[in-house]
Amino acid sequence: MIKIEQLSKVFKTANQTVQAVDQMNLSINKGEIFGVIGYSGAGKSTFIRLINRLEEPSTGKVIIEDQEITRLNKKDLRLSRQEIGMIFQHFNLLWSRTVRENIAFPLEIAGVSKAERNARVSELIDLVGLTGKENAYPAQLSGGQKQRVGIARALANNPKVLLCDEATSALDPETTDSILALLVDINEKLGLTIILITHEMHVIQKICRNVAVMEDGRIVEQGSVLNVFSHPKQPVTKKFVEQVMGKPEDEETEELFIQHSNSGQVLKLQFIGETTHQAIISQVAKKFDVELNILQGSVKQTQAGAYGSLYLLAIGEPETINQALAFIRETSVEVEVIQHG
Ligand SMILES: Nc1ncnc2c1ncn2[C@@H]1O[C@H](COP(=O)(O)OP(=O)(O)OP(=O)(O)O)[C@@H](O)[C@H]1O
Repeated sequence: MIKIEQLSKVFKTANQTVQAVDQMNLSINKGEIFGVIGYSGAGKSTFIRLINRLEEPSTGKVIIEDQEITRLNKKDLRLSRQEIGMIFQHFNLLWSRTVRENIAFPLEIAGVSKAERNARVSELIDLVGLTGKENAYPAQLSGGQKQRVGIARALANNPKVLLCDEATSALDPETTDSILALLVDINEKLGLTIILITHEMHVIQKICRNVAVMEDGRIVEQGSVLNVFSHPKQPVTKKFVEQVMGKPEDEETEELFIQHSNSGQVLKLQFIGETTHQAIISQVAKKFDVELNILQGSVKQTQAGAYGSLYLLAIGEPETINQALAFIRETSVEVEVIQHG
C-alpha cells in the first residue's frame, strides 16, 4: 500500500512561485496498476518524482508499505530507491553501454557479484523479450526495444514499485500497446505496484484499474476507471473520456437514427463493466424473432470489462421487441428506446 498525504511542491524561481503539486492525497493498493492523467503542466511529472524524492517535497508525506520515504536520510533513501524502479519517456539509457551493460548497471551500483549479475541480466532480457539484442547499443534499437531495456533496468533490483513517467509517450500506437502489454505481464508475474503518469486516456483505459485526474497540481477526480469513464464529473475528465470514446451522441444524431428507422425501433445499449457485449446481442438475436442492426457505437475494453454504448435498430413485432427489452434489462446492460425528442 502506498499513501500520499498532503503532498505539495512549490518551485520558487527569481521572479515567480509555482505550486506544481498542491496538497495531494492518494491511496494506492499493493499490486495494482494506478494511473494519473492530466494535461501538460498539471504537475504529473513533479508528482511522480516526489514519490522517490528525485524532487524533494515542500510538505507532505510519501509512505510505501509503512516506510515513510519523506523522512529517510540520504543513505537510507539510496537503499530504499532500490525498491522503487523508474522508467522514463526518453528512456534515459547509457548510450555507450550495450543492452546487457545497461541492465547490469543498477546491479553494479548495488554491489552484486559478477556471476549473479550475469544470471540476473539474462533472466531480465528474457522477461522483457530482448533475446538476441544483448550486445546491441541503444542507438541500434527501436523505441519500443529501448523502453524494454529501460524496464529491465528498472526491475534489476527486484523493486516493489515501478514508476512510469510518460513511458509510452514517445512511441507509436502499436509499440505503445506492446509496452503496455509488457507492463501488465510483469505486474501479474511479479506482483509489483505500478504507478504511471500519462496524458493519454488510451493508456489508462488499457491497463489501469484506478485513476486520478490532475489539474493545476490538484487531484480533481479519482476512482475506478469504469466509474470515471461512465460518470466523468469534471470538464477535464470529460475531455479525457472523449479522447477514447468520442463525443457522446447528441439529440440531433439520435433524431437522425429515428428518421431512418422505418418500421423498427432505435435502442441504446449502455455497457458498464460488461465482459460479453457481443454475447448479449447474439443471445437476443437467437432467442427472439428480432432483427438487430448496429447503427453506431463505441465499446472499449478496460481492465474491468467493456464500457460504452451501442445504438441498434430492432425490427420485429412490437410485442417481441418488448420481450427482448425485458430480457436485456435482466442483465447488467442498460437499455432504452430512443423516441423523438
Ligand atoms: N524545476 C522547476 N522549476 C520551476 N518550475 C517548475 C519546475 N518543474 C516544473 N515546474 C512547473 O511546475 C508545473 C508542473 O510541471 P510538471 O512538469 O510537473 O507538469 P506535467 O503535468 O508533468 O506536464 P508535462 O507533461 O508537460 O511535463 C509547471 O507549471 C512547470 O512549469
